[in-house]
Amino acid sequence: MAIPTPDGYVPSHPGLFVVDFKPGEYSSSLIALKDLLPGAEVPLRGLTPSPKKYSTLQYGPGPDDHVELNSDLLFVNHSCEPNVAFDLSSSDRSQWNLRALKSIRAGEPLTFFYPSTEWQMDQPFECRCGAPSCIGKISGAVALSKDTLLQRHFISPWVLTKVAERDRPPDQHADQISTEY
Ligand SMILES: C[S@@+](CC[C@H](N)C(=O)[O-])C[C@H]1O[C@@H](n2cnc3c(N)ncnc32)[C@H](O)[C@@H]1O
Repeated sequence: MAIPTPDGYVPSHPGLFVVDFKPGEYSSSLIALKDLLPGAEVPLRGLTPSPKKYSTLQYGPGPDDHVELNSDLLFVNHSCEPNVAFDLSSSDRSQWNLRALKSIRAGEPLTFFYPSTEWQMDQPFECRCGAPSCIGKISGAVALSKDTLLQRHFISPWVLTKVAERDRPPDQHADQISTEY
């Protein structure tokens, strides 16, 4: 799907979300059009496999585990204090969803914590979310401590598994356990 632009814009989620197009590269955002309660879910439909890009979501640890959203959800910006999560953790893809992590009022921008799905991002950036707990550079979960990740309400389970592998002392790595006695 072509990236939506203001010309002839047709919302992918009419009545629910709208893109707030702003001039300047990567300056646009996605705005809620109605109040959402914590736990409200929006199913993710129309995803397609893709190489890793600034616009893709990662759903697993593999090099090919990336999908394009193909919708206005592409415009959900990052925040270090996010109000939604992209939950692509189910083995049943029909269960993949965007979920409200807190109450969201109509008119608020939707934000998610990018390292909750991205291990090593294609396009790192300096965060401008302005949250008190802002962590600055956003380059993926690979660069963050387990504690920093766990403060964000939702982190993909496979990300936490990779963090545990990364943080395991070298003498406990399975490939280094000797079978000789
Ligand atoms: C998937 S796009 C999100 C929509 C984007 N704002 C746009 O207009 O196309 C991701 C890009 O948006 C920008 N972005 C998202 N959240 C940001 C944040 N908190 N601070 C700075 N830039 C951000 C970065 O350039 C990032 O690579």
